[in-house]
Amino acid sequence: MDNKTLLTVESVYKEFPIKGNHPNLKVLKDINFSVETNEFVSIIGQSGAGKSTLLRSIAGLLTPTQGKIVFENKVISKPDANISMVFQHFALFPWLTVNQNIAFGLQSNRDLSPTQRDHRVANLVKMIGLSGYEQSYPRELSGGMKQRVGFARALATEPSLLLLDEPFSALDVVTSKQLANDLITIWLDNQIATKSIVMITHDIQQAVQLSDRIILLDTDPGRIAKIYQINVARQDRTIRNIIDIIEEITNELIARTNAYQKPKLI
Ligand SMILES: Nc1ncnc2c1ncn2[C@@H]1O[C@H](COP(=O)(O)OP(=O)(O)OP(=O)(O)O)[C@@H](O)[C@H]1O
Repeated sequence: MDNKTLLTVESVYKEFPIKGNHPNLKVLKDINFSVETNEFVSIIGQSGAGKSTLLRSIAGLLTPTQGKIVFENKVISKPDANISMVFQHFALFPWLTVNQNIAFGLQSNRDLSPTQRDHRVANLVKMIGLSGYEQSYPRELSGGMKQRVGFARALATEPSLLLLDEPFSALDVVTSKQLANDLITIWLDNQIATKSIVMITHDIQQAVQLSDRIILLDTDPGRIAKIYQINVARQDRTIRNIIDIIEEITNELIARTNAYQKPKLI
């Protein structure tokens, strides 16, 4: 496996201004980590820890107040064509069909002829399990199928980095598991160009089952508390085999959440 670094987050701080005469809201503090080629990294942490802010910064949708994010040896300053994002609530265009939604991001790609574009969309439809739904509209699809379109659309531009913002949390347990399995299979089989994946999730079991590493963020301001390397081979990650890791991470998260919520005495 090629272990070249694809992404580095270097001393990133993020503050948001608050209206009125208030100090800025400090959301991220001194975040440092890297993502290697062929790595799946999950980010967990309690609500408000700054996970989405971090992911949106990596996507080039937010600019760090301090520090920098380097992707494929370039500092991220705006959305990059080689980074795609999948959202929790699908974010599909309701007036476009499945095929049109998937093709949407390809319209500005002048290197692709219409035939090549149709071919790429058809391949994705097949790969992601949408065959037969090409001409359907989002309103005619189940949540799981809508998210399959979300994944196909994100993958259409052949991004080397895929960012997932709680992509399975709006789905039932079985659908979520099936979709996650399908994603991991096509990624590990190199059926897609995506080299690495960064996912935000609240589902610790799923994070342990899918990830190479899990970053636990502390809150107020969001900072890295711990990084867990998951050393069990992916094919062996039955619940029985990973229950101790799930328990360890869950307890750590609960302890940190309790500490954060304890009333301050002064
Ligand atoms: N554009 C913004 N302007 C001002 N404050 C913001 C902005 N975006 C996020 N915040 C604040 O930053 C903090 C972190 O938000 P963020 O959505 O990154 O957390 P999160 O860990 O993803 O939370 P959740 O798990 O609930 O989605 C919150 O207090 C939020 O209100």
